[in-house]
Amino acid sequence: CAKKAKTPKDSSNELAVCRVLLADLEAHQDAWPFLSPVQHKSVPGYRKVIKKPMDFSTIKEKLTNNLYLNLENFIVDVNLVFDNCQRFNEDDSEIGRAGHRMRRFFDKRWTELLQFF
Ligand SMILES: Cn1cc(C(=O)NCCN)ccc1=O
Repeated sequence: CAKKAKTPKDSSNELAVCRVLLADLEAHQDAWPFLSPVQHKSVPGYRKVIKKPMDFSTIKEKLTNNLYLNLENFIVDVNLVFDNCQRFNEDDSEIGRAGHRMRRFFDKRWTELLQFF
């Protein structure tokens, strides 16, 4: 059967969900390591190890500039934040633990919202 054409309405709904999800992430008590770009000048080795830095403020900027076409593109960047964190930080560290808690929170939130699509 013919696939339902994605109407622009759909992506604007999805982008509204992205803004809600991002607000939830930023409001989380464990968000502090991820709110702004890692200052590679004060974090030795970061720029060498992490090829694609990402943080919540950069995601907000991209959302504001319409750089996400849909929920999927947005989720890719959020997961990049957590993957970078796991790569650079020990699991048993303040920031490493915050990353795992934030990823668990995010996975729960967007799967809850997914049921509406
Ligand atoms: C996500 N992340 C954050 C930091 C950091 O120092 N953030 C500033 C907190 N005020 C260092 C390494 C890292 O992977």
